[in-house]
Amino acid sequence: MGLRKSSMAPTHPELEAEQAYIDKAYASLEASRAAAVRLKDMVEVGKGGTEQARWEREVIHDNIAQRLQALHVGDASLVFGRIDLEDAAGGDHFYIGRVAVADAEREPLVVDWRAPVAEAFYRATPRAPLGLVRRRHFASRGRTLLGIEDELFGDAAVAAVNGDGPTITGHGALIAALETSRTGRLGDIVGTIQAEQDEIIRSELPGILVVQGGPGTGKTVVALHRAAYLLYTHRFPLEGQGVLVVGPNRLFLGYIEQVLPSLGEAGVELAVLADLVDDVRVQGSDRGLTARVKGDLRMTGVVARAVRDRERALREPLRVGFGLTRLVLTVEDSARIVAEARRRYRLHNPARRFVESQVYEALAASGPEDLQPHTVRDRLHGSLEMREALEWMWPLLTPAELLHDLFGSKALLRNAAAGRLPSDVRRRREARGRRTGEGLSDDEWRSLHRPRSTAADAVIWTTDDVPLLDEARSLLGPRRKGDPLEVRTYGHIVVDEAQDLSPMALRVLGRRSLNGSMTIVGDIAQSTGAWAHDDWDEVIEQLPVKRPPRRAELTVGYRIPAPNMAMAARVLRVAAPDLTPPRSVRQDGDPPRVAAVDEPSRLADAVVDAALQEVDAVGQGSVAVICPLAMVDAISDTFAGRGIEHGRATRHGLDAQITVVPVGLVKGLELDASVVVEPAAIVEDEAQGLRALYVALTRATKRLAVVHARPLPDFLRE
Ligand SMILES: Nc1ncnc2c1ncn2[C@@H]1O[C@H](COP(=O)(O)OP(=O)(O)OP(=O)(O)O)[C@@H](O)[C@H]1O
Repeated sequence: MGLRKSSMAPTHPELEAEQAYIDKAYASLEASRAAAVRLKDMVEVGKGGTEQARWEREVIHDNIAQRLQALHVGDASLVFGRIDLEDAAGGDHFYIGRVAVADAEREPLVVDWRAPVAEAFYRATPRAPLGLVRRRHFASRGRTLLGIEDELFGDAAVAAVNGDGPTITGHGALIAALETSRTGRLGDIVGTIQAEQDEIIRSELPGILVVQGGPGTGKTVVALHRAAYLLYTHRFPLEGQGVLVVGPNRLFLGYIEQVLPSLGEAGVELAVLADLVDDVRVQGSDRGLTARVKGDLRMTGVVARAVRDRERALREPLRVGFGLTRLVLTVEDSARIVAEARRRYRLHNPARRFVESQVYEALAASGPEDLQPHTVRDRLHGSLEMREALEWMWPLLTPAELLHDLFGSKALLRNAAAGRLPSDVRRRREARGRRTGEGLSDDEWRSLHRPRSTAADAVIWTTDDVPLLDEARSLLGPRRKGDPLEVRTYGHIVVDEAQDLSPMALRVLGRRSLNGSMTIVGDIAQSTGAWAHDDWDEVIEQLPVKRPPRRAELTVGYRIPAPNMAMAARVLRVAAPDLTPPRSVRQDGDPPRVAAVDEPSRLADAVVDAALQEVDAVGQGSVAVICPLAMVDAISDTFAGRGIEHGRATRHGLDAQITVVPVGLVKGLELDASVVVEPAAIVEDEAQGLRALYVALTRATKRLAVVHARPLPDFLRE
């Protein structure tokens, strides 16, 4: 492995002195908080004064509130280590902690973990000590220092290093952190960030950074710490531009939302894809061919064609009575107007005014010589025949209306299916030697057809529709005056579990990127669903690449003990043979338990038994029962029938001690123990079932049990 260990010394000679320092740091922190509270009281946000004065007070008030929030460390330890620099580097020492603290004389006592000096704390290795002579890790509970772990740098230390693997720093503190029971919420790792992680966290802001890493290598925590670091380092301009973190589902967002309170203060938005489109209700997702087609890049052509199909010349001339005469809009004139509107306008809706004015002009021209278009407009505007003609030629459309009409009509679908890729998409694909395959096949467009609801507003859309609604919005533009012309963009976007996003979904994110600065994290081996990617190139291709993307890999697994990882690795060998499983930091742990049930009708009971055993083993810890979607009800009912309290991930998040989670929702989550139910069914039922099983087997930090009634897949048998 090449992982270097050193143990935490509980009776370190400097324990008392360091405890005194920590106490002093806490006292200063409290003094700063008290000062901030006093200031807040003084700057009371009142009614008096000018508008300007009120506004200024509010700004100051907000700043103080932010500062107070930043100074709130709760139960977490304030200081987690110290670095001593060699004489040549100044000979100073710095304490590294959660927030910066200074004493009454403004002398710094603790340096914020994101500050440049703190980098050496995470990155120094015996081979590259970065000017350090010593690094010290503190193990503490709240304010109490329990132990100190020292690493010395210098010639002697270099000689002791062997192997090529990554060096683990602060091994004792790391293992202590990893062994803490999981609460159903991800915690921060500021005290024990490892060098390969730190490099990603502090990587420069511009451009796209893709992070590949196996389960439990810290992709999610690292991506979130990176967001916190970037906001600290580039507060201007990032705070103004905004930072967006996108996760796969709400369960996952709930799981990560408390990792770093500083992200909340800085206004980082956590979102699932559906949150990025307005005015629609989204629930559930599509499966099979429909899901595949909706995520396909060819849908750009289909949506573009669907919009064009709604821009039509009249089939018959329009004749309208006007006093004693009749005005006429010829078919040719209507065709000319539509062609001209298309030529002049990039977006559909804003062109409607142009079309209207041209129509009135043509009608006026067909009447007496002095007839003015505005006179015609004033008289005819709102009449049924004019409304019908304009609706036919150039209807104002919301994205929901466009897609509702499209999916509800085989004729419209068939037409739109012939849409070619838009030229920019085609060019990009050609440049990469990719297929620019044209329209959809009959089966493909038929898979999109569905019965119409009464009104577009009443439709409940699926997550797979979201990118199509967004695509439509990007072509239609604002429907009403005052609707924003462009979507909200962000100075940095973090995308977690990015390996599952379809090309169309990636376009949604690309559109929201202000300048192409993104952190994309995921694991190709865990890629499931209709758009499981086999390499990151396919993902990058859909993003706004302004400079060569950077790639990083996380190779050390922090979550999964080696014996459990060994079982998961057997699945990986068939699910993604080219990928190597992460190397577990934790070599200890019980081997996974496998329980076979002879009688399928006894399966749910056996699952409940296994879950209870796990609860016994993990004490206060959390247990997930991970099963195929179709078994959730039966298993949940069996728990209820036996009077055992449990939660269902879809309803209660991970708040209960035992939670029943369908395998499709478990990605990204972590618990102390998991019971994986019926691997053969998981493999069969899910798109990319092998990878889904790999995900299921890699959720537990401590214990893993497998319960099955059907034979285990070959690769899992001993
Ligand atoms: N340097 C570290 N110090 C302490 N804990 C760590 C460290 N790195 C990762 N962890 C812990 O390891 C666990 C796995 O991290 P995380 O969930 O971010 O992994 P992941 O790569 O996103 O996993 P998955 O692919 O399964 O989603 C978390 O509990 C995290 O806190």
